[in-house]
Amino acid sequence: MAGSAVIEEQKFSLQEVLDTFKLCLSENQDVYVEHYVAGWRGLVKFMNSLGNVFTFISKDAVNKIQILVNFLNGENGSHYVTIQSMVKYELDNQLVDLEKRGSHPESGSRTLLRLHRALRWLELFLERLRTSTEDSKTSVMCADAYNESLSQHHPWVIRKAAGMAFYVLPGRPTFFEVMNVGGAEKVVDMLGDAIPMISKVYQITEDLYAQNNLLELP
Ligand SMILES: CCCCCCCC/C=C\CCCCCCCC(=O)N[C@@H](COP(=O)(O)O)[C@H](O)/C=C/CCCCCCCCCCCCC
Repeated sequence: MAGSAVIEEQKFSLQEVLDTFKLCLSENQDVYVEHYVAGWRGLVKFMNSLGNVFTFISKDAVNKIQILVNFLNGENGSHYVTIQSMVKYELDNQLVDLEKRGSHPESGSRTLLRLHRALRWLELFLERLRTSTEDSKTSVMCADAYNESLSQHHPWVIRKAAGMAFYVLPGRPTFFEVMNVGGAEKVVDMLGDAIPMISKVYQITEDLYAQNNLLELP
């Protein structure tokens, strides 16, 4: 019984991730860090269910999620409620390494930027998945989305490792199955709901970082 409860807990649900990203935006379009990291946790769940070959990717994501959760639960947690308040607090208090990594190598702003860049990959990948056909290859969709976004921020060795991981991605039917939504039509509908939500969170964060010249944080 306890075993099945654990398995249930680990199960990915696309609906859950969609709900979490919906919760990210406050009335005045601030982005809640708590829900942002919860969205990533859900995605990591999905990736973990694809096999060990993706561990090096999910470990990095988990590590970054944990850094943000620690800030959120720390003594200055009230400043980390939204991405907007986090950026302001860290900049006002010189808590961000702006030029090169120094005394604040793992600031919230720098850590979130890494996930933010990955969110762009996700947006591009999900859009490809949404418009794909039965014989489309997830490895190609994933690689194309990666080359168009996140890869530009990665050194050669990471690009190479990511490229190899993409090769062993399961096919579209397995992908859709793991999403736990129902048939392909339902998945496509749900992706149609999820993508604008994710795009909005991405764009608000992108604008905030651009306004503060933070898009290239080391
Ligand atoms: C709706 C379900 C379908 C899609 C589900 C996708 C699930 C994806 C879950 C997690 C994605 C991983 C996010 C990775 C964050 C990477 C952040 C990053 O860029 N880190 C690098 C830089 O960090 P610093 O060194 O500056 O601290 C770090 O070097 C990266 C290391 C790991 C390799 C990252 C490769 C990223 C490939 C992204 C594609 C994931 C493919 C999964 C396919 C399901």
